[in-house]
Amino acid sequence: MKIDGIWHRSVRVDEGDGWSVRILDQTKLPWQVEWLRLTNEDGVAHAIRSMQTRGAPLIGATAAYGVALAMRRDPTALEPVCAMLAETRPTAINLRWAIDRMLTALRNLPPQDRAVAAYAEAAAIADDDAATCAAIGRNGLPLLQEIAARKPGSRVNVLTHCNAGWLATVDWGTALAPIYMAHDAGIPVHVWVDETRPRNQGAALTAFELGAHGVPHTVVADNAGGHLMQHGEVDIVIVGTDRVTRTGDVANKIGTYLKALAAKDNGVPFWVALPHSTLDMRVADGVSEIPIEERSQAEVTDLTGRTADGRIETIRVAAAGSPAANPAFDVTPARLVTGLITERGRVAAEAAALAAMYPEKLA
Ligand SMILES: CSC[C@@H](O)[C@@H](O)C(=O)COP(=O)(O)O
Repeated sequence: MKIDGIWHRSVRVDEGDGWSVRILDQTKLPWQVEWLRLTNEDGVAHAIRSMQTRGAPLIGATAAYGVALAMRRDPTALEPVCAMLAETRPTAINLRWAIDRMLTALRNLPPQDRAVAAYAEAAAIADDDAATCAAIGRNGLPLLQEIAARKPGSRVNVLTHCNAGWLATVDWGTALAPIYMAHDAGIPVHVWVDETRPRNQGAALTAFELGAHGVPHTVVADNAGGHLMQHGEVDIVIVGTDRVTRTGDVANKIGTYLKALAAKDNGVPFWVALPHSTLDMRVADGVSEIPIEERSQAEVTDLTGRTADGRIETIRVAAAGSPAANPAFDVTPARLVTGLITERGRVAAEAAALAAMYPEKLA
């Protein structure tokens, strides 16, 4: 994505003798664009836990660089470093996928060869994610072209939840990639952006990156989607995902399930965009088998924003003393999913179709 006219990836490397990793501090967006420098695995782990970096594919790529930074310091520490990084967030399977790929690439190498190989493998993971997301965009684009063809001269209204764009991946995004490509192709696309409480990834991040790309959009309260669908204001829902089971169940940011129910009731197509790294063939039933991250109560009771005089402040909005619960993800059963947009094409959210599209994942 371009910021101030310069094309950036969401995670990148500063080359040189002591190479380091740069990430955008997403806890500062949309108020400040601040690139953080990560030099060791502990910094990477902190960035993932604190959500300075976030989004399923991006935490996988960033963790891979964390392994590479660790190998430069101590190439004998491969297994404990990988175990530590794998524990930083539980729901997105991309994290484990990336770490498993690093383990496979490095485990059988002599320690003295691991640092160079780890750097190359992390870079390959990042390149793979950028190319994969671009392909997801190309495969999702026809959905938006078909809607545009059905209603010439009218805008194509897409509703999305959370942030599954450039900021959640190395480049392009998953759910937002088709939207960027449609916009660039001249399709009059407009995005309803769910604010996505409690962390406001929609209002803060999706709105920021759509704005930076010039895509028309409107931020709505999370509860507005059903109403918009009832009134014909949503042509299609496209969301990202943190894990898809072999039967097509979809884990994504809390609130996604409610959007899928409303979409079903209103006959609105509900599509989910994912890269291969998000598919977890070991899991069948999403509701009972996918671990759902429980985050701090403060994310629910408090709100962070920028004051009129430019200070970033957090204030409490819940009644004093009331406890809060904060499940960060939910699972949308496959029966509510119209289809999946992947880098290999579009596919039904069901076991046989997924097995046919990703036979190597069954091994
Ligand atoms: C392309 S990423 C899809 C998901 O990771 C995204 O929608 C989401 O739920 C992100 O959650 P987050 O908790 O902000 O990391």
